[in-house]
Amino acid sequence: MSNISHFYPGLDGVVAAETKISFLDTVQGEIVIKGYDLIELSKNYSYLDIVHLLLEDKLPNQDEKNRLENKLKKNYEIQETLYEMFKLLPKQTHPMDALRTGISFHSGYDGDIDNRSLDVNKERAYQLLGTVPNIVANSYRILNKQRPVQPDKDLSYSANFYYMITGTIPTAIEEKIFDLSLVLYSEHEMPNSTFTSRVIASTQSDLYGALTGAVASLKGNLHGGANEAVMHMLLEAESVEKFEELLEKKLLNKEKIMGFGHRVYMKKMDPRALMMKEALRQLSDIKGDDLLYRMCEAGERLMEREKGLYPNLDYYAAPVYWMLGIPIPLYTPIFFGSRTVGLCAHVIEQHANNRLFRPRVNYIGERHALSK
Ligand SMILES: CC(=O)SCCNC(=O)CCNC(=O)[C@H](O)C(C)(C)COP(=O)(O)OP(=O)(O)OC[C@H]1O[C@@H](n2cnc3c(N)ncnc32)[C@H](O)[C@@H]1OP(=O)(O)O
Ligand SMILES: O=C([O-])CC(=O)C(=O)O
Repeated sequence: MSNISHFYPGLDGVVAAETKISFLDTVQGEIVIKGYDLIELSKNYSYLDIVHLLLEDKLPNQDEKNRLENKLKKNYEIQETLYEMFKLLPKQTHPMDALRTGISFHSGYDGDIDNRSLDVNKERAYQLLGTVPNIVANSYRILNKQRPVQPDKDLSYSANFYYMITGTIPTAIEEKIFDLSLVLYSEHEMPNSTFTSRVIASTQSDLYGALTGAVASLKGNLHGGANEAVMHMLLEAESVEKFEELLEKKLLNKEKIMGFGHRVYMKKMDPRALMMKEALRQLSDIKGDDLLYRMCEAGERLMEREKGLYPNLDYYAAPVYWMLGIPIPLYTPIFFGSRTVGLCAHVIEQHANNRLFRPRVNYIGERHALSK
């Protein structure tokens, strides 16, 4: 018995914070980011615009955007010792685990680690945004016995991220689609990883610790890890018919189908997925190969018919990344790279207006009297 009455498994429907950052408005069908709809933003603005919006509270003019890009570029390099540390990791380490270690590594280099002020936290956020593409790309390279690649400061932020991952400079359309994926992944209200980071920040722990926890959260396949799982499913199936068979079999076995369903958008398609679906169609046209598009559409129809479930962003981001030539183990690290800005905004907000997270439980275990 417990004297606590309200229990919502998975905290479903529970409001955990007051925020000025973002909100999933399911009534008006908008992903509100600092007052703007993310889908509308994604049609005309780039990832750096969203970074400026989330950290400086306004969409930048060209000067502000240039200054932001230069600031990030100053932080592109990482310490040699981090490369050395990646070399020490067992080769089977998942890139998300290497990334987690890489983020955590930063704290020791911060000479002002106990400072939680807005300005200092923002500088840390810019530093992390600068280094994250390098950590993502080079931890993976080193784990695969490749030489680290150096950032190319002549490229845009997104083009350099893509270049460091793939070793090739993207075409204009590849850059646009990769940048769009970063915009769509940048911020999404209170998913598990954001909640994790705010819970950690609420003890007055630092930004690096909060983001390290968020990487671990995002790795799980009920969250960010789903994009990699989707691609493995598509590759296993190889054709439209076999993909349908695979999904039927999984449903029969009561397995969850990766890339479908969402705590907030359970009864409709994630609007971000629709944007990635369109990007997949564009890439299919350019490359003259629409197999993945047809497979995904068939899966979408089957899941709607059989389960009344719809794709989330990970379902269509996975084949888009595949067609962009990105290695599968980097799909979730890229998601984190993009989400770094949203997470930083949340940790900054939590630090600025903090109350410790400390919920209660309904105790359903036994009670015993100790015999004297
Ligand atoms: C960008 C992102 O991180 S988006 C999320 C990415 N994650 C995935 O794609 C993983 C697959 N999806 C899921 O596991 C879920 O839909 C989640 C975790 C995203 C949301 O889960 P919850 O809100 O907790 O819903 P829950 O898991 O309780 O599902 C409710 C019902 O729908 C079913 N369901 C939900 N998603 C799926 C799915 N993907 N495949 C099959 N059935 C599903 C559940 O089995 C459950 O059915 P039941 O009531 O008969 O037991
Ligand atoms: O909102 C969620 O629960 C998961 C998600 O889609 C995201 O983090 O982008």
